[in-house]
Amino acid sequence: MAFALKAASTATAGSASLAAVGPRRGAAPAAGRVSFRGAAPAGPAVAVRAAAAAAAAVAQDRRSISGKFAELREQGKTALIPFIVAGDPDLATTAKALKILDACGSDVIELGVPYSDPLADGPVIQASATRALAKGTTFDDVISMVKEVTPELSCPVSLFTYYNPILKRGIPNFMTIVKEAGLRGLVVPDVPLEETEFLRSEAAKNNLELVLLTTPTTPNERMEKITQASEGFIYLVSAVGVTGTRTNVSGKVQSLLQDIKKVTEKPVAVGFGVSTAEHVKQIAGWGADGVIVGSAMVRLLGESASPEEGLKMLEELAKNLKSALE
Ligand SMILES: O=P(O)(O)OC[C@@H](O)[C@@H](O)c1c[nH]c2ccccc12
Repeated sequence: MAFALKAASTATAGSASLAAVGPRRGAAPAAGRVSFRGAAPAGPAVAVRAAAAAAAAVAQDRRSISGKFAELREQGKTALIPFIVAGDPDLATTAKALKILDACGSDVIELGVPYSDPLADGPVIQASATRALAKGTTFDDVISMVKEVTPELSCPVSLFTYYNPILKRGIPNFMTIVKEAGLRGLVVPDVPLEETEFLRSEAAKNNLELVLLTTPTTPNERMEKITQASEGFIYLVSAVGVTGTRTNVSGKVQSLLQDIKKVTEKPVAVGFGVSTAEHVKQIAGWGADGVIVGSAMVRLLGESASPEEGLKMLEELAKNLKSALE
């Protein structure tokens, strides 16, 4: 059964929720999962201050994700943030897709690491990850490709991965690898808020911004904690459930944006179900700082008759959505 995206805060012992589905402290490792005994003990105040200083330095860097949002805010523009899965249909095509999306004016790109257990993904992205893995795409292959491509891009790229691949490599080591590949951010949809402190401080040491997600059913108190902890931008998930294009964007997004903007100045980008020029115009009109488009892009790339056809369709969609945000 596709994993339903639920409010992070309603997770209770035994219930799975997107942002709390990561291993609980002391939880026995589920088959294939690396058990995680909880974040490192809270560092001394000086470590917290150092992480905050590092995060502030990143925000000043115009090539960072926050730097990009600062630039767009000055221009009164909304960010276009495509998501694609690395290795589908193949890594060479992913490299070309990154360059095309950058050239079409994408402001940030989310690059997904194909994963065998994509709990929060709908059928399009699940099928894409399956194809990429069937081709033998490994995390190391993705990193090697990214290292080649990022120097040629003008927009920052954020790696999108589930939590287990990070735990398998060890958080500090993982962050070093990601930084050395020229990536600027990280989105980890299934890391529980309670385990993000160590992740965030290690990310900050590597000039990486850790983006957190809030959902339509996340109570205000928890949403406020998520907005305080999130860096780069805040990912507002527009709909409960899994990723996948929807006919309409929920009108609730407008009030959710207002609620978030009451408690933070940080940029908010909306994702889930977004696929048309009308959708992005509507979301931008509600005051979002960015729109994230995944499944619609992934489907074009992975399900077209050939990689060349997929790249052509991807370019058309990206240009269409970008012009809708101009
Ligand atoms: O596919 P959609 O409906 O356009 O939604 C964006 C989504 O693909 C991307 O941000 C994403 C891919 N996998 C995820 C898992 C959880 C949250 C978000 C995601």
